[in-house]
Amino acid sequence: MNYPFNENKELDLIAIGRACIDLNANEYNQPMEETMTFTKYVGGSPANVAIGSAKLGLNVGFIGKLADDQHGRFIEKYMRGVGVDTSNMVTDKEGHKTGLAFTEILSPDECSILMYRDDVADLYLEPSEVSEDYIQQAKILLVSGTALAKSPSREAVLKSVSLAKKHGVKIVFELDYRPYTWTSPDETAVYYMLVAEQSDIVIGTRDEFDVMENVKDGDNNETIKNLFTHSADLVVIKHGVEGSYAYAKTGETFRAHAYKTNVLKTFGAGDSYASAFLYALVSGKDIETALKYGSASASIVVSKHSSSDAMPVAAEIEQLIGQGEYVKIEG
Ligand SMILES: Nc1ncnc2c1ncn2[C@@H]1O[C@H](COP(=O)(O)OP(=O)(O)OP(=O)(O)O)[C@@H](O)[C@H]1O
Ligand SMILES: O=C(O)C[C@@H](O)[C@H](O)C(=O)CO
Repeated sequence: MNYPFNENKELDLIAIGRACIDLNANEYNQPMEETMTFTKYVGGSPANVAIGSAKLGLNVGFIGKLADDQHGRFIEKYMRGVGVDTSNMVTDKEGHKTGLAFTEILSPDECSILMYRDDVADLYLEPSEVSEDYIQQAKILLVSGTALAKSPSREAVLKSVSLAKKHGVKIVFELDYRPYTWTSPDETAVYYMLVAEQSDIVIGTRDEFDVMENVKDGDNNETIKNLFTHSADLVVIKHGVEGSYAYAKTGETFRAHAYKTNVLKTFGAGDSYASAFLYALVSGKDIETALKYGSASASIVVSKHSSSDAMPVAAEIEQLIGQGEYVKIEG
């Protein structure tokens, strides 16, 4: 089953939200207290997805706000270098800083992220900085949940969503829940639901859907039952190494397994998954194949040091799919 896009649009995907810096620990398997050196990469979930999709060959743009400093310039140059159109990335003029994410790799499955996100430039994106002319050129608007955490970024995103609806741009909502950006579960759920109800495709982990629904141990069937009464016609729910499901409004369910790999760290999985899944959908592959692309891309990125720079090209993904070695889950 294929997913329909408006083929008359020039850009495949525009992502909106944060473009930041990741500082990934060079020393593995030790706590951050002991870590002495870090490698700098571009980070921030929507920036990672944009970079991943651009590396796969999609025509990608980005809407966001960068700090007027060395980090902001590094991010813009890197993204432009991999082919992302940065013409709608604006520069903050009020002294706000770039968000930083320090990562800790305690073991391949025990990773954490220490975020510095007070007063970050990305959350100061103004609605007036979102261009209708730009949004209407895209097949997909990719919205990251974190951009809803504070005003004025929240209103900028809500404006982009209504413009996307007006111009037949498919809205893909990546829940991308980062607890430290939000102050209350009720507030989070309100804004997540507001955007999810208007989105065509919603992607998240089971835990993130629980945050959106403000429930504990939610159920995939309940989630899709509710979302399918609104705009959504495709819902992707990820269950970490146990794989992922895509539920189509037409009633079909597809499952993908995680591909076996030499895991270095867990973060970056979700962003690489989204970029390759969307690449495959836009390229006309069916939903089941697109899930495989997402899974394979994630398994490549968790075996590498960064989230953005490690994004694979299509041949690497296709090779892994061809090998067909899945992670076996007990029970
Ligand atoms: N250990 C692993 N080995 C191989 N593939 C994995 C592993 N962990 C996750 N994946 C793949 O990555 C996909 C997304 O992972 P997950 O559900 O953890 O997303 P996420 O929490 O959004 O990721 P992130 O940690 O980047 O926020 C999974 O559906 C699976 O295909
Ligand atoms: O999303 C962030 O702000 C941090 C990311 O760049 C980081 O690499 C990660 O968590 C990816 O899942």
